[in-house]
This record gives sequence, structure tokens and C-alpha cells, in this order.
Amino acid sequence: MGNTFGKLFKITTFGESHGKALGAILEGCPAGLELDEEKIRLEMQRRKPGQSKITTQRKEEDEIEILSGVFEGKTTGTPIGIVIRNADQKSKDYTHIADKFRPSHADFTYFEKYGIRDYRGGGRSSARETAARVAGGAIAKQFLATQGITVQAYVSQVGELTLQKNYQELSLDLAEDNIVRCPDPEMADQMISLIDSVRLDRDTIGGVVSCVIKNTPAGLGEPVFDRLHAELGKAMLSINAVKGFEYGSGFEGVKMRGSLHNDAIVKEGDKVKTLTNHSGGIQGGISNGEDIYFRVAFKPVATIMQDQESINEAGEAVTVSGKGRHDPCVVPRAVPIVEAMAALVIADYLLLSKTNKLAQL
Ligand SMILES: Cc1cc2nc3c(=O)[nH]c(=O)nc-3n(C[C@H](O)[C@H](O)[C@H](O)COP(=O)(O)O)c2cc1C
Ligand SMILES: C=C(O[C@@H]1CC(C(=O)O)=C[C@@H](OP(=O)(O)O)[C@H]1O)C(=O)O
Repeated sequence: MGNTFGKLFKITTFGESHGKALGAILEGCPAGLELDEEKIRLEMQRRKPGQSKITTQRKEEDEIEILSGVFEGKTTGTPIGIVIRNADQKSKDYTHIADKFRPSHADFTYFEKYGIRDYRGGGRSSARETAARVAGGAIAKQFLATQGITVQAYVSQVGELTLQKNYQELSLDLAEDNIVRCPDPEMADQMISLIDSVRLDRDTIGGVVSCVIKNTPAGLGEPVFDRLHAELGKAMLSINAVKGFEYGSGFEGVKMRGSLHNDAIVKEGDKVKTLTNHSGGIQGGISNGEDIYFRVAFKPVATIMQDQESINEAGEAVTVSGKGRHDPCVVPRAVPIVEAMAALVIADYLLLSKTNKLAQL
């Protein structure tokens, strides 16, 4: 239960942070897709630990091995199996808390649910699992590219430092030029300094990842429970440390009047478009062909190198302090994870059918 995502374009992940390997099984990817393995590797590099001074220092190359589902560079329509081997586990960093629960990590809740403690590096609850999602998402992205659809995310907030410009006012490609993945170079420098100073304080800080999906056709999404934004929300909220999701005008929209918030509809040649896009590209749970954009809020990382009040498995009061390699802020590495999950949702809904019009079935 809970290890598979998607209806037709499905991903299942397996593996633990300090086990032998992680991996993904991707089902439903159409046959005949020319797969560029280098592009999958590039996505893995963007997410991997140890990539800069503002991420966890665990050193993993996150090399992928494709075991099945691809022949002569093309997908065959059969399940695509991908494995990523762990190389730099340091389970010793966790022995001092083997029977203690880290505040706000998943130690207590996993123990309550399963009664078994895989204390090595957080086990399955470690965000190391997202390596497998990024591998699968990189394939979804290549599928979307055949339809001209792009997914691009970037860091728009760290702590109180907030990018005031929206995505249309930014050159999003600049995000990959700095280690925090913010497309505004000045703001990026400030964010990097902030994360670094928080790290030196043995503390952690949260942030926001913004994402935009372009060239989605109108008609993706189902009208009631499986609304496209509900599915995107579920995908984002399934990522470790996520605390909030908003799309389009989001929470800010409540301050506006309908007269200003409504997106006027016009026809330009053959194309129907809206003059503004407070809807975030989705109305009634169905894409309208405009850009889909949303924001994802990440909390400060739970494992901090400071004494914290907690209990052990026997229910006794204890003091817990983190050891080892942890992210002072997750957002720089969360960017490719957000893109991967978004790509998986859009790929799934593309397969689920664009239209219910009899003439087009
Ligand atoms: C990219 C990424 C890196 C993370 N790195 C760490 C980390 O180094 N240490 C940690 O305690 N939590 C880290 N987390 C968060 C935990 O995985 C997460 O807090 C934990 O699974 C509990 O789940 P919850 O916070 O969603 O309730 C990271 C999350 C992401 C997305
Ligand atoms: C190893 C990765 O990040 C890890 C995410 C994580 C957590 O609790 O989420 C805890 C730390 O690792 P470990 O599980 O070894 O303690 C991070 O280094 C990775 O993303 O590949």
C-alpha cells in the first residue's frame, strides 16, 4: 500500500536510505519513446546529495541502471525497472537514537504503524526515496516533451527571503546557474548566505518551490474527485517535508474581488485564451490550455544538531540531538523532485484521455 502513484502512467518505488538500493518500476509508458539516458542522469545529478555546501554531505553518485522495458534506445511498453544503488550509508550516525524518536521526523509514526524500527538513516521515510521518483519523472518528462509540454521549477523563497517577481518576469533557466536554484542571481546569493548561516547555527530553514507547466492541452483532468489540481496537490503533498500547496492565485486570491480575479476569455485566431491566469491553468478540475503554475511549501528539516526533548520506545523522556549528514534546507534539491512529480501527473492525465467527446474517442 502507498508505494504506487498514478492510474495509467504508474510509478512504484522501493528501497530504504541505508539499504542496498532504491528503485522504481514504471508502468504504462507508451512504447516507442526514444529514451535519452543522459537526460535521466542529469535529473539525478540535480537531486543527488552532496552537490554543494548547502545540502547534506552524504556522497552518492546516484547512477541509474535500467533493467528492463527499453530496447535499442526505445521503450517497449513493458515495465521499466530502474535501480539506484546506495554507496555511502553511515548507519553509525543513527545508533545513538536507535530507540529514540527524532521530533518531527517520521520515527514515532512509523514505529506506531509498523512496530518495527529501521533506524538506519530514516529507512523508507528518508527523502532518499525521492531519487527513484526523479528517475521515473525524468522518463515522464521525455514523454511530455514529445507533446511539447515542459515542466520547470525553481526556488522562490527561503525563510523570509521571497522572490517578488512572478515566473513570467524571470529567466527560469538561470535557476540552474546557482546552487540554491533561484533564477534571480542577487536573491540567490542572499538565500545561499542565509542557508549557510542557519547551517552554522546547527539549525535548518524552510522554503518554497514554484513550478510552471507549459503547453498542456485543454481538457486534462476529471471533473469531481480527480480534479487535475487535486492530483497535483496529492503528488506534491506526497513529497517529504511538504507543508503546503497552492495553485493559481492560491491563498492570495482571497484578497481579490471576482471582478478582478476572473480570467476574461478571448479568441485569437483558432486559439481560445484568457487575458489573465488567476485560475492557474485549471478550471473545474480540467486544464484550460493556459500555463499551470503552483507553489509548494517545505518545512525546516527535522534533524537538527541541537538537543531536543523527546521520548524513547519505552516512553521515557530523553534528549535527542541529530548526528551525521543532513540538509540545512531542502528546497535546492526539491526542485527536480517537484518537477518529477508534476511530470508524472501530467503524463498520467494525458493517457487518461484529453476529451470525452464521442467524435474524438
Ligand atoms: C530533498 C529533501 C531532503 C531532505 N533531507 C532531510 C535531511 O537531511 N534530514 C531530515 O531530517 N529530513 C530531511 N528531509 C525531510 C524528511 O524526509 C521528512 O521530514 C520526513 O520524511 C518526515 O516526513 P514529513 O516531514 O513530511 O512529515 C528532506 C526532504 C526532502 C524533500
Ligand atoms: C541521502 C539523501 O538525503 C537524505 C535525506 C534524509 C531524510 O531524512 O530525509 C536524511 C539524510 O540521509 P540519511 O538517510 O543517510 O540520514 C539525507 O542525507 C538523498 O536525498 O539521497
